[in-house]
Amino acid sequence: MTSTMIHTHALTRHFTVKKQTVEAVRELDLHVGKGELVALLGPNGAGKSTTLRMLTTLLRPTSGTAEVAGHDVVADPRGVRRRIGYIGQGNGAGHSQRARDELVSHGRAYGLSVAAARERAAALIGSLDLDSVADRVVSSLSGGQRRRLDIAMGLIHAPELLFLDEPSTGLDPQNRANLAEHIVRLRAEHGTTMVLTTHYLEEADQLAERVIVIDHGRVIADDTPARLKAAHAGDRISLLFDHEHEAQRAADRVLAVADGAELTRAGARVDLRVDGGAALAPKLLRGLDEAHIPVASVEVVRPTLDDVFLALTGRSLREESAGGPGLERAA
Ligand SMILES: Nc1ncnc2c1ncn2[C@@H]1O[C@H](COP(=O)(O)OP(=O)(O)OP(=O)(O)O)[C@@H](O)[C@H]1O
Repeated sequence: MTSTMIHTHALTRHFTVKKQTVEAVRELDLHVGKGELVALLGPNGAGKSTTLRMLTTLLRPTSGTAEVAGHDVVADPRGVRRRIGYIGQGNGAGHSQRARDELVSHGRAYGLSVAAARERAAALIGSLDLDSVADRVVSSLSGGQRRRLDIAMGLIHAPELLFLDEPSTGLDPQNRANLAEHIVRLRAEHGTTMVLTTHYLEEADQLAERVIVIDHGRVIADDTPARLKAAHAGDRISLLFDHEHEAQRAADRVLAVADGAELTRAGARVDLRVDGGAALAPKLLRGLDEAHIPVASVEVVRPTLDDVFLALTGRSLREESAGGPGLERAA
């Protein structure tokens, strides 16, 4: 029994669009262990969905290999499919059946007996909080309820490995938070290995123990959110003054206190990138007070995964995904 759930080597997928080659995924080496909850994070077009579609056997790799739940995606796609669940971007559930019946027929399609499918459906309806809507037709469910039904469908055959492609796209913040809770709970209760894609920074940060940052079809970082932030982005301290000349004087003083900090000044504002911002801020303020430089406001901001992406690529994920919900900075 291996503890590896996903192992890819140089996994690659090209598309040809109007005689041009699009390198959607380039030589991806991925290793996911049993029980991990991993987020693939990256801007639109980074190659997240293409990666997931190859891992779930929906798309054949151009080259490279991928073994998923012990089966090769090209040599044994049926073996892979039996052991995984996949929740795609679209809504998999039909519309005219009742939610519970939809789940039972889905279980039957995976070879469960009627009794087993009913039992499993009832358990999932309970754990995904769908009791009050289970006997309604699918088309009458809200977006959040539909998404939870999709997840129940993906779990009906108790897969060891669940793939979720943009699970919270189109959901409001409340529903997103509920869904995140369900994902974490399902994982805790069943030990299901989960791989999800997202371009919501907060979702990756809060949900995943491990974030794999993908850009232009390649992995550019792979670690826990905390370690990614510690390695690639420090805290930011912003000091605002009433006058530019105060900011100028403050900049010199600040550097004397915060040795090695990365400092930028724009007008009456001074920004610092430092480690341990919360501990440093009072020292800075004392130093400025001693020098009789009045501070109009001070702010200490912990780094986000966007700062990590910015440090790695020089671009912001927020700008690239602008317009999508859920990108607002947490208050
Ligand atoms: N069927 C296809 N035909 C041609 N090009 C494709 C196809 N599917 C994906 N691509 C291209 O491959 C690249 C990667 O797309 P992919 O959907 O994997 O990105 P993504 O990271 O999932 O983005 P998003 O966050 O928008 O879902 C993009 O340039 C996309 O246009």
